[in-house]
Amino acid sequence: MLPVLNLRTADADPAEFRRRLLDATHTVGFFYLTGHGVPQTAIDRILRVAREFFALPQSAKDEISMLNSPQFRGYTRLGGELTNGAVDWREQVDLGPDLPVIEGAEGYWNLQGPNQWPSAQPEFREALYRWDDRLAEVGRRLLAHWATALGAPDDVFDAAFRDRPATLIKVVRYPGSDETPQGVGAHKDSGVLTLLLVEPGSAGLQVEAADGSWIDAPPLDGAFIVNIGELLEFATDGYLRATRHRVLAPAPGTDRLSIPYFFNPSLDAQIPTLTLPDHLAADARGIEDDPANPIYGTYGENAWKSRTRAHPDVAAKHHGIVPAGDASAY
Ligand SMILES: O=C(O)CCC(=O)C(=O)O
Ligand SMILES: [Fe+2]
Repeated sequence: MLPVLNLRTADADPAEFRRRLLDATHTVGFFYLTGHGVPQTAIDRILRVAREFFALPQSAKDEISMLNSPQFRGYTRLGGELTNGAVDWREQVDLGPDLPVIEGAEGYWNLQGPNQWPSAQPEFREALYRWDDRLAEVGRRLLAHWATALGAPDDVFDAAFRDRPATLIKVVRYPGSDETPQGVGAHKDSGVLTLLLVEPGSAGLQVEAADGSWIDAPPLDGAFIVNIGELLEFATDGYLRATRHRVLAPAPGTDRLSIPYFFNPSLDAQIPTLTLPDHLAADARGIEDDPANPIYGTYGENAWKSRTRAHPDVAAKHHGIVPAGDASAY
């Protein structure tokens, strides 16, 4: 079982919380977070709103198809996303900060723009904005603890998040299937940290252990599943581990609902590389050197890599590009 950390305990004993935080994210790279302050009523609401969205007629979902969006926002039908070049068996909505399109944008600046909102479900927009506010607060608190635990000032990451942070939220449903085992293929998340909400009873998430075996990570009621992304691996020269994970398609007759929240800095933010204290530096493994999945220190570069690979139809239609490699998701 993954470690369980209670954020409330950080008030009384921050040193112990930080010790456990470092340990969890140096070793397995994943943990359950309780005591995060997000009320159960908010969790229940966002899961209900997600369920109601997926229950809409296909035409109401396709109204906000990602194919309409050069910024990779909106709804992707079953089978419309790839990881490692293979189809992911999930439908999902991708959301980010609602900002104006940059005319004549190059590369990753094409990720800035508006969301698409379903006209059939006005509550979706309001509920997602509210969720963003609440989870950004949890993300900020965790990052300050990581910073201190890593021997840096507690605000070392703040500048990267100050101006237009490029948060990504996904609302995802994996229908049961006996045809394909890939709900989402094995990948590292491309940002800083991920707060994953999973509907109780939804199985399927697996986390890669250091020896290459896969550990089941079932949901824990009221807890977020937290993992770090490639940018924290980058910032710590591999002391913290962006762990590969995947979702197996649920059994026929069941489904899985999840809402991953990717707490990411501004597109052009260069994530600071920390000078670790000697005892931590001695255990830094370096940044994983995978020619199929280069890890960039600028969030936008990393995001552009993963968005164009996961949605080659959008990349081709709006940007005329063919992704260079097929590894990784986002
Ligand atoms: O749906 C899940 O539980 C995890 C999904 C995931 O890893 C991702 O979208 O990056
Ligand atoms: Fe992921």
